[in-house]
Amino acid sequence: MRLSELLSCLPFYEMTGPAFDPVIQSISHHHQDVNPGALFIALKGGRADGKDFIDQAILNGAVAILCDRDFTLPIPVVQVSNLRQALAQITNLFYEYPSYNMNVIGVTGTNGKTTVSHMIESVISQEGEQTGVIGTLYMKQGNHTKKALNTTPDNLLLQQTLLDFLSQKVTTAIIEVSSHGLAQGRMFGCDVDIAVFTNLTQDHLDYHGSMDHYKWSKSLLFSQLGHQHFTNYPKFAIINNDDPFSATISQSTSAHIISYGLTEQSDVYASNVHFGRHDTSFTVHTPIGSTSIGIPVVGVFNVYNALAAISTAVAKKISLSDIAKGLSTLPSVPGRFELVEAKQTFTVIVDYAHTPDSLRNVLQAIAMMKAKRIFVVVGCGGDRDRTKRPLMAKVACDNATDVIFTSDNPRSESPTAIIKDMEQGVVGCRYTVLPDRREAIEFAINQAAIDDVILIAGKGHEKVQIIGDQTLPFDDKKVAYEILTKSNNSLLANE
Ligand SMILES: CC(=O)N[C@H]1[C@@H](OP(=O)(O)OP(=O)(O)OC[C@H]2O[C@@H](n3ccc(=O)[nH]c3=O)[C@H](O)[C@@H]2O)O[C@H](CO)[C@@H](O)[C@@H]1O[C@H](C)C(=O)N[C@@H](C)C(=O)N[C@H](CCC(=O)O)C(=O)O
Ligand SMILES: Nc1ncnc2c1ncn2[C@@H]1O[C@H](COP(=O)(O)OP(=O)(O)OP(=O)(O)O)[C@@H](O)[C@H]1O
Ligand SMILES: N[C@H](CCC[C@H](N)C(=O)O)C(=O)O
Ligand SMILES: [Mg+2]
Repeated sequence: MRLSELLSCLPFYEMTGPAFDPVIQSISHHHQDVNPGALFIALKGGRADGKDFIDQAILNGAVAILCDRDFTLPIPVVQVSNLRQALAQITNLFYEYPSYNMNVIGVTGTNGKTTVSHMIESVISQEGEQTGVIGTLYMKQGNHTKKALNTTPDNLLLQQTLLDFLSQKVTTAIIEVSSHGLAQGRMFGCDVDIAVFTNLTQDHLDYHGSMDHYKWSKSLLFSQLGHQHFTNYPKFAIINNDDPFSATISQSTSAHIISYGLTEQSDVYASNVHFGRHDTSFTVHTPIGSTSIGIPVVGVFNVYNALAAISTAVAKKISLSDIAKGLSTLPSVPGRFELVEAKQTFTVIVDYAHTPDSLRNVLQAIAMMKAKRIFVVVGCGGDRDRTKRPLMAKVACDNATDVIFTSDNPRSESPTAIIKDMEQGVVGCRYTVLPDRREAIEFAINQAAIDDVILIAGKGHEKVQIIGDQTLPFDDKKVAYEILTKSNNSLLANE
C-alpha cells in the first residue's frame, strides 16, 4: 500500500521531506522491529522517546516516519497532532479492520479478568466457535500460545494479533483490557462488541495517581462501545450490579446493558449457592430461563466470575445447556487457586491474588474449607502501588492464622523496604518476615500439619522473580513441590 493511500484515513496531517510516495510494507514503533519498507511511528513513552531511534529505524530500512513533531529527514515525515489516534486509524486500515470482522469481547475490572476470559472461552467453544484469547497469560488461539509483555497489547500488536486470529478462522476474540491499556489508547480503533465489567477496588495508584483516574480509565471500555445498535454484532455492556462503580459505568454507555449479581435486582442472578471443597453449584436465572450450574472452582468471587461469563453468553444467544456444559468443563486456569499435590497431609494453594480485594476474597474462600490453621505467604510488587502494601498486610493478618511476609517481584526497590511498608498496616498481629521467597515457602511447609492450608499468594502463573535488574527463574508451584517432596523423602528416610 502506498503511503498516500494509508494517509487517506487521516483528516489532517502535514508532510515534510522528499516528495515521493513510498510503498509501505509494514508498520512499527520499535526500531528493532523495523524492516525495509516500514513506516516508523515515533512515539514518546514514559521511559524512551521514539524520536531518538529514528536514525536507527532509517538504517534498518524505514521509508517514512509518522510523528507528532517537526523533523527534517531524508525520508517523508508525516506530522499529526494526535499520534496515538492516528496510529490506531492507520494500523486499522493497513490490516483491513480485523476487529470489525469478528465478534470482540473486552473484559475489564480490577480482579477476575483472566478467569472470566477463560470461562467465556469455555462456554463459547461449546457451540463450536473458534476463539482467540488475549490477556495476562498469553495470546492464544486453539492450542497455540504466544507470550506477550503486556496484558493488553499495544495497538499495533493488538491489530496484528486480531488479523492473525482471522486467518485462523477465529470468529470471537476475548481481550483482557487493563486500565493501563485503556489510558494509553491501546484499544483505540478496536471495535469491541461486548464489554464486561468484573469489579473495581484499589490497585495501580502508582500509575493512575487517584481512584478517580483509575475509574475513568475503566469506564472508557464502555463509552468506546459506540452507538451502533444495528451491526452484525450487537453491542452489550455486561455489568456487576453489586459493585458500587456499576452506576457510573451504566451511565457511560449507550449499549444494551445486562446486569448480574446475587440478588433478583439483576438481569442475571444466582440463587441456592452451595460451596463444596473443590467446586460450587448454584441456580442461575436469566432473561432466557433458569438452569443449574456447577463450576469446578470455589469462592463467592468465582460465582461472580461465572455470572459475568453467563451474561456474556446470554448476549451471544448461547443456549443455557451449552452455558452449563461450558462452565462445568472449565479447564483450570494456571496460577489461579492451583493445588500443589505431593501426597502431603495439608493443602497447598498457589494463587495470583496481588491486590487487597483479591487476597481477601481468596482467603475467605479458604476459610470455607474449615482448615485448622491458614498460612499465608505474601509479598507486594516493587515499582507498583505502594499504598496497597499495608492494606494487603492487614488483609493477611485479618484472615489467616499464620502470616509470613516475603518478597513478590521487588524490581528496583529494596525487599526489606517493601516489607516495612506492609508492616505499617498491621498492629497486634504476629507474623514472620522472610524476604527470601523460597525460605518463606519452606518455613510455611515445615510448620504446617494435617488439615492446614497454605496460600502462596501474588505470583500465580509467573515463572520468574524480578529482583533489581535480574530476572531469575522462580515458579511458586515448582518451588513448593520441590520442598514438599524433599520433606516427604526425609520423613520416609527417618521412618
Ligand atoms: C508504564 C507502561 O504501561 N508502559 C507501557 C508503554 O511504554 P512506554 O510508553 O513507556 O514506552 P517506552 O518504553 O517509553 O518507549 C517509547 C517508544 O520508543 C520505542 N523504543 C523504545 C526503546 C528502544 O530501544 N527503541 C524504540 O524504538 C518504543 O517502541 C515506544 O514506541 O507502552 C508499551 C507499549 O504499549 C508497554 O509495553 C509498556 O508497558 C510496560 C512494559 C509495563 O510494565 N506496563 C504495565 C504497568 C502494564 O501496562 N500493565 C497492564 C496490566 C496491569 C494489570 O491490570 O494488572 C498491562 O496491560 O500489561
Ligand atoms: N471476581 C473476583 N473478585 C475478586 N478477586 C478475584 C476475582 N476473580 C479472581 N480473583 C482473585 O484475583 C486473582 C487474579 O485473578 P485474575 O487473574 O482472573 O484477575 P485479573 O483481573 O486478570 O488480574 P491482572 O490485573 O493481574 O491481570 C485470582 O488469583 C483470585 O485470587
Ligand atoms: N499486572 C500486575 C501484575 C502484578 C503481579 C505481582 N506479582 C507483582 O509483580 O506485583 C502488575 O504489573 O502490576
Ligand atoms: Mg489478568
